[in-house]
Amino acid sequence: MNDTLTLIVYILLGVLVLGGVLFVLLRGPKAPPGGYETTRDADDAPAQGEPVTTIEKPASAQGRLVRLRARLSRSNNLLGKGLLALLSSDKIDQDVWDEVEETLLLADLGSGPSQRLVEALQSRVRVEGTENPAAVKAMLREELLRIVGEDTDRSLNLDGEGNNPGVVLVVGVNGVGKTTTVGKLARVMVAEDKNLLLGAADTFRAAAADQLQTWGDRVGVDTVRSDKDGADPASVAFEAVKVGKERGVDTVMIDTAGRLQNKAGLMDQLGKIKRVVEKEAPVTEVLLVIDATTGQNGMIQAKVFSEVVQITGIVLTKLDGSAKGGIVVAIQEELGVPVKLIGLGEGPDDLAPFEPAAFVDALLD
Ligand SMILES: Nc1nc2c(ncn2[C@@H]2O[C@H](COP(=O)(O)OP(=O)(O)OP(=O)(O)O)[C@@H](O)[C@H]2O)c(=O)[nH]1
Repeated sequence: MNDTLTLIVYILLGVLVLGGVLFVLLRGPKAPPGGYETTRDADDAPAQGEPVTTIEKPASAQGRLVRLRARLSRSNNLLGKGLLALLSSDKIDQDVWDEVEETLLLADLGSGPSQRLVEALQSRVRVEGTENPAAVKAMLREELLRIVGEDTDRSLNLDGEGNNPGVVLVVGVNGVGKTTTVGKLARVMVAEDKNLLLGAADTFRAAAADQLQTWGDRVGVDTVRSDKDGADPASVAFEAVKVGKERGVDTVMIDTAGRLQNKAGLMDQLGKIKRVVEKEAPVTEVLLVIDATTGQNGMIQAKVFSEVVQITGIVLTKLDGSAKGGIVVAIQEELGVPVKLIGLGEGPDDLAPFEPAAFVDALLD
């Protein structure tokens, strides 16, 4: 009897152990070899544009423009109003011109552009006179537009050539709004029926990849990230471009870390990311994100980045806050790169292409 019981116990134990082994074998390894995770497998991923309940749709372009005007004029129209008042004075003497220049400097326009604008206005006032306020406004609008760069090419290079996806690197110091910008831009691109993939190359901060992935999930875009904290950012970026290429996406957008102690560290990391990624596909756009509220200080930091990688466009964030509009001109002048996008808030629709005419109108309205 005892022997039979022992036999039954052994059989049961055997079944349990065998079941456990089978379960582990069938489930497979937790993470793919190589230590990278993509938030959804290619086969499971809904085609982009396919409705997924949690995916949000962006506001219309028209809606974004209305918002731009409202937000910009809140913080910036003092510049325009101040200039108009000065230029409409009965007598425009040297004191008035000095005040005009001071107003421009206070609006963060930078000394070179301020001086050029004053010179241009001086000569036009001499020729055209200033009695008519509407004429003054038109003159000021024209000169501001000229200085902002009305005809500058501000298009984003988001598409690759042949089998290569477009590769966008998003760089800048910490806290300027890089991840938020990637999320907002991804949303706009999805709405335009683009296929894209995000790469979480900010491996310094554990929460950074989560934050990017949350943005990705919101718009139905996958994120390639490492399953290890502190992984090599260049290899995550490389993996993202490789997966993007395999999937045939239009664009791979890579979020990078901003918390770097010194220029040498920054150079090492960003230089390596670019070099390594370009083994798979050329980088088509390097967007430098700058917080508009940091004024001159932000500009000095931005300059370091521009010395390390070739920046192709600037995203000026937080223009909805206390930022002065003139910073757009100063940054372009200093870095020789156009502002392509502006951030106007923390919400998913608070990103707009930089349009000089709309911008200058918002300053003067
Ligand atoms: N008001 C305002 N806030 C913004 C804007 N863009 C981003 N932010 C906020 O700025 C903060 C930092 O944004 P992140 O996107 O995390 O910045 P980051 O550059 O990725 O930061 P790190 O990952 O630390 O390098 C967040 O609270 C954002 O919501 C903007 O255009 N306007």
